[in-house]
Amino acid sequence: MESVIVAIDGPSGTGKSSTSKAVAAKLGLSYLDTGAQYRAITWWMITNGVDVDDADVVASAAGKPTIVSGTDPSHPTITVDGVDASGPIRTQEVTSKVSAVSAVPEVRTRITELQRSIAASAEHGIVVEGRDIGTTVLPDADLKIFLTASPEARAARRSGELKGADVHATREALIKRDAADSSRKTSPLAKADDAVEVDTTQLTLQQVIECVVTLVEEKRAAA
Ligand SMILES: Nc1ncnc2c1ncn2[C@@H]1O[C@H](COP(=O)(O)OP(=O)(O)OP(=O)(O)O)[C@@H](O)[C@H]1O
Ligand SMILES: Nc1ccn([C@H]2C[C@H](O)[C@@H](COP(=O)(O)O)O2)c(=O)n1
Repeated sequence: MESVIVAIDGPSGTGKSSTSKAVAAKLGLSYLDTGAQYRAITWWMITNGVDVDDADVVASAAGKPTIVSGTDPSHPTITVDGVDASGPIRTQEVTSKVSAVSAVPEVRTRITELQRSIAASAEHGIVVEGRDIGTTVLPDADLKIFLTASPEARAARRSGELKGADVHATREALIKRDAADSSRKTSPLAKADDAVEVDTTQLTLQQVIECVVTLVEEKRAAA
């Protein structure tokens, strides 16, 4: 198999970004963080005064920003209208509003087209991570992985990252965002029927990376 397309989906904090970047770097593949794209369009809506709870207004603005993703796994980038958005998209305000914006069908259509065109132009293949990659964006991906972990493990990981944030509040926020992402009508967070589920609760990040690398190598060997 010359080029390989790997879809990695799962709830928040299961290790999708860390795993996807490391696997892509190790195998010489491109890397795409689709959550960053939904965050970028949400940041644009906020900075342009769009009421993110008004789905009609969000829908009519969905085509306006130009979002560009850099796919080098050792230096992923994201710009909105030429401005580096990698910092602003990680704020608490964006995190709290991204589920509402990403539930709007016009937003999903726009971002899905962008994701498919990036995947199609990745010369050596790509690891694409998100919530609906295996089910909707790239249903013909060569390998689909669905990462899971207990809410407690995910909250502990995130609190560590946020330097002492309250674990209970972090857990509640994760659960709330997952519920919104799983219950939206258009391409909700879901495991594809043909995805391999990997529960990372008891695994180190290194073990998860090795597991996914092995699965990719097995696919390549069988092709
Ligand atoms: N198996 C693991 N064991 C311990 N910590 C982990 C593991 N996997 C990831 N982490 C850590 O958990 C945190 C969240 O990981 P990461 O950002 O990769 O998750 P994610 O699924 O991409 O989250 P989100 O969907 O919210 O962007 C990071 O600090 C990462 O280093
Ligand atoms: N394929 C995707 C990726 C992400 N989203 C939405 C839902 C998430 O809550 C949000 C932020 O993603 P994160 O940066 O936490 O991975 O973006 C989606 O709907 N579909």
